[in-house]
Amino acid sequence: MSSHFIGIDIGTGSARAGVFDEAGALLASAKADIAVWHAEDHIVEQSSNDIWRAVAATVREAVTLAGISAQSVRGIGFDATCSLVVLGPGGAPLTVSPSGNPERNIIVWMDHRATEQARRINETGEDVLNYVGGSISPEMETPKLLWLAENMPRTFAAARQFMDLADFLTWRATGSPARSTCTVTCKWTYLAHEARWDDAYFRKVGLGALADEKFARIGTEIVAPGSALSNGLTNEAAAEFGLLPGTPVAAGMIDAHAGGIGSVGARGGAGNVTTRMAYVFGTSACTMTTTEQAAFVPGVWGPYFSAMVPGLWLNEGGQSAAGAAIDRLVGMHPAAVELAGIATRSGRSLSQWLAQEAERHGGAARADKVIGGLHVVPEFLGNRAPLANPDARGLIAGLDMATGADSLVALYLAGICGLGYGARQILEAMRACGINIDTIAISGGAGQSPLVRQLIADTTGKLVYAPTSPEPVLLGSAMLGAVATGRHPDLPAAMAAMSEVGEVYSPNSSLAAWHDRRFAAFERLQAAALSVLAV
Ligand SMILES: Nc1ncnc2c1ncn2[C@@H]1O[C@H](COP(=O)(O)OP(=O)(O)O)[C@@H](O)[C@H]1O
Ligand SMILES: O=C(CO)[C@H](O)[C@H](O)COP(=O)(O)O
Repeated sequence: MSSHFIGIDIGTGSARAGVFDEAGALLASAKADIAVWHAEDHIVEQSSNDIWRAVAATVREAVTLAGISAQSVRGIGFDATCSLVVLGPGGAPLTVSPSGNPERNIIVWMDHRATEQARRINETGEDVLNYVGGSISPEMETPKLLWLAENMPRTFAAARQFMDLADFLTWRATGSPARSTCTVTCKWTYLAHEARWDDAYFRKVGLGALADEKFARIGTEIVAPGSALSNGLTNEAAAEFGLLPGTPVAAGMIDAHAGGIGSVGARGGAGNVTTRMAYVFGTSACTMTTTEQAAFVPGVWGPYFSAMVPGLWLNEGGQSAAGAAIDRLVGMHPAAVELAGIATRSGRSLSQWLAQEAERHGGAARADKVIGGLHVVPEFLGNRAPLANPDARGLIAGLDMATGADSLVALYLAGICGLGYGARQILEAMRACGINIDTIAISGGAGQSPLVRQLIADTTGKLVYAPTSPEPVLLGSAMLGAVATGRHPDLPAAMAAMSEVGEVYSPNSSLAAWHDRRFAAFERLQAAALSVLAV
């Protein structure tokens, strides 16, 4: 009987499941929306029960669509955004919400309520901060835990477990409380290269209670992504998924890291995991680079040991709002409502429709003609890297009186270019620290667009590889399942066997000088936006 692997991905807005064969070919996938609550003060919350329901529904649907038997599913992998899940007695959800709604027990990664806590933590100058790019982000979990301890002390005291979303999902699937090296190293300050939590850090920042308990509520069993957990699917989870109890389940990963696994080690093309940068372009953007020796790049998260490719160090940059920034940008335009209606009627989002319109105008090759003098610094949710400034804000320069569809296409293109220049700034910060990247392996929802791929090549001046898989993030998770079941001895073997380089996008040399000038303008505008923040 043939073998199949299921990858499950929880993004900011949806849960998705994909069924893959041993060669990494996608047989079927399914998607379900998940609830997100936004409130004042940069609060963004979700519900772990709601997400679990969506996961079960998508797995069932994907398996049905693939037309496979439950017996043929040999392994399951999970990836998720790095949101903080809080569980009370018996694993029941415990509210994290000033609203008091008991279902709202997840502080979503993009929630910036803990910006003040992050600032105070950074002032301590503790050694562990060297392993998060020199500066902790309010998107990470220890500032969020401190926010809970200070603002919702009853929740903090009553919580039995604080988990990254991917670890919550594997716990719910198997009953195993193990945490993945990926989640705790990247977001919780676990020092994987020394296999320990830093007691002094937790005491210094005001989270001594966690150290007193010997870290029992944030993870004492920490295992490599892809490790088989417990006895596989519990009876209850198996019934919910329509699969067999005992089906192997792998320790999971953060979603961006699954995208990295699903794209950066693809066979074919030039280079290898240390010369390719994964660019996961979805709601946010994540840049993932790996090195053999630890590289300390100011403002780029890490270095994290074994957090993505086993045995190698990871540096992670990106932008907090990427697809979300484009949605915000184009949504402000006078023609947005009318054109979004047209887009919806043709089964597309406004961004997808604008990408198609831009292609009709000549695509990336005519970006100079269409964009003209319009510039966008799309930092609506701060600068994740390399400035590591959560207070940074967006800026548009060069607006005129035009209100029609063409001016919205121009704004869209300028926004994507702005994200590309942000990626280029990260590449330059890494180059200054000795990390030389020659190729970008692209994935994520926005990374599926050929126009976006070409614009990323043009704005960064790098070759862009698109994997053959239509769903590299889901594939990365399925690879974890394939490793857990022993089908592949480790992740590098799974990457080589299950993924392949597809289309290659070369930078357009005739626009290189134009993009160089615009990149310089981007940096000037970014600095100007920062300089007026406090006025
Ligand atoms: N052609 C496109 N241009 C710009 N943004 C796009 C395009 N296609 C999709 N997106 C954006 O990508 C994001 C969804 O990416 P996806 O990877 O599916 O989600 P998530 O990051 O939440 O897992 C949305 O913000 C969507 O608007
Ligand atoms: O910080 C992260 C990765 O390290 C988040 O999980 C990620 O940025 C959110 O992902 P998405 O854009 O897919 O919703």
